[in-house]
Amino acid sequence: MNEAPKVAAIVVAAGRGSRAGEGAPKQYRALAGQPVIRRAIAALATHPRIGQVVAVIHPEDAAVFADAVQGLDVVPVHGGAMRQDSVRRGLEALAGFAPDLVLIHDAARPLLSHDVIDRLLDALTENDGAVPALPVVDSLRTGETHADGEVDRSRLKRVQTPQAFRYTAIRTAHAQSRSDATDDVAVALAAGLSVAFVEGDERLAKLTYPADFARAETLLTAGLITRVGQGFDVHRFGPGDHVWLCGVQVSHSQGLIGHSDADVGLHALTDALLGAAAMGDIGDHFPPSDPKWRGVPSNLFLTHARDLILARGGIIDHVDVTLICETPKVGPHRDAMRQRVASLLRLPVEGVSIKATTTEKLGFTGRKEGIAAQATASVRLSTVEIK
Ligand SMILES: Nc1ccn([C@@H]2O[C@H](COP(=O)(O)OP(=O)(O)OP(=O)(O)O)[C@@H](O)[C@H]2O)c(=O)n1
Ligand SMILES: C[C@](O)(CO)[C@H](O)COP(=O)(O)O
Repeated sequence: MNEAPKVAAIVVAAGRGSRAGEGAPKQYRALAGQPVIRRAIAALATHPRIGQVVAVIHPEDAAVFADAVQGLDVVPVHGGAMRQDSVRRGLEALAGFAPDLVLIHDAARPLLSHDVIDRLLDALTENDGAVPALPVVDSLRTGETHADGEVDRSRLKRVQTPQAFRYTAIRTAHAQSRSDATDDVAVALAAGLSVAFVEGDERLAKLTYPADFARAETLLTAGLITRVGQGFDVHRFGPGDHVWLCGVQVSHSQGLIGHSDADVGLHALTDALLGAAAMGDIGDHFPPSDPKWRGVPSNLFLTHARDLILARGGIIDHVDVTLICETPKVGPHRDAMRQRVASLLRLPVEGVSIKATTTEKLGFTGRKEGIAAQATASVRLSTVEIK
C-alpha cells in the first residue's frame, strides 16, 4: 500500500490590510470572538492530513501573532514586501520538513472548512496543483460606460485559497517567477504545471474591505444561540500565607486547602463555562483522584473549558464571578483579577465582571472558615459547526 503523502500548509499573513480601513492589520482583528488569523490557522492545524503549518508574518507583528495563535501548532517566519515574496519564504521554511504536498492560504480567508482541504488534496493525485473556484454570478462589463463591452462570464471563475500543489514543483516555480503574480496558480501555470479546479466555498471569501468583516461575522454567528451556565465552589481555609483568587495571588494570613491551587473563583467559572456548553463539570474533566492535577494552577482548568467551547465554534460573550468571604478584601485586587480572567478567556476586560460580598458574619464564610464563589457565563453555541 502507498504511504500517505506528507502535507504542509503555509498561511501568508505579512500584509498590512490597507484596504480594510483603520485599526490593526485585518488578520489580527477579532471575528466572532477570535482573531481572523487564528481561525485560518486552526482550520489547517487541526486537519488530520496536515503535518506542519508555517505562518508568514510581518516582523512587527511577532507579539500579536504569538498572542493570537496560543496553543496552536504553527511556526512563524518573516514575510516579504509582496504576497509572492511571502509565499516564497514560506516554501523555503518548509525545506527541512520536505513535504510532498503544500497548501498555500491567505490569513485573510478565515472560514476554511476541512471539506475544501480534502477536495484539494484529493485532486493532487492527478494534478500538480488544485485550487478552489466559484462561478461569476454577476454580469460583467469592461470600461466606464454602458456602451462598453459585455464580458462572457461563463468562462470566468473566482479563484480562492488555499491553493494546493506538489511541493517541489511549486517551490521551483516560485524560485523562477515574477513577484507581481496575484496568486500561486499564476506562478504554477507560468511554469507549465497542471492545475485543476475544485468547488470553492462562498464562506471562504477574502476579507478585503471593512464591510467584509460584518458579512463574515454574520456567517459565523447565524444559528448560534445564547446559553447561560452557572457554577459554584467552596474551599476551606488552612495553613498558608496567600490564596489564589481568579488567577491572582493574594497575600493572606491563611491559605485555601485544595487538590489544585484551590482557586475557588476559577473553579466556579470553569463550571459555569462547562455548564453553558452542557459538557459536564470540572470533576469530570480533572478528577481530584488523579495525582497529575495536584497543585496545578487552576488557569489550566479554565482554558480547557474555553478551548472546548471555541473548538465547537462557540463564542464566550460575558462572565460574572461573585467571591463570598469576609477576608481577604477583594476590592484592591479586582482590576487585576478582571485583567487576568479576560486574558485567559481572550475576552475584552469589559466582558469580565468580578464581584465580592460578605455574608454578614453568618454561616461558614461569616465565621471565616473558607471562601465560596459563584459564577455565570454566557456563551453562544451552534448545533451546526463548520466541518
Ligand atoms: N507582502 C505581503 C502581502 C500580503 N500578504 C498576505 O496575502 C494575503 C492576501 O493579500 P491581501 O488580501 O491583499 O492582504 P493585504 O496585502 O494585507 O491587503 P491590502 O492589499 O489591502 O493592503 C493576506 O493574508 C496578506 O496578509 C503577505 O503575506 N505578504
Ligand atoms: C491570492 C488571492 O487571494 C487569490 O484569489 C488573490 O489573488 C489576492 O489578491 P490581493 O489583491 O492580494 O488581495
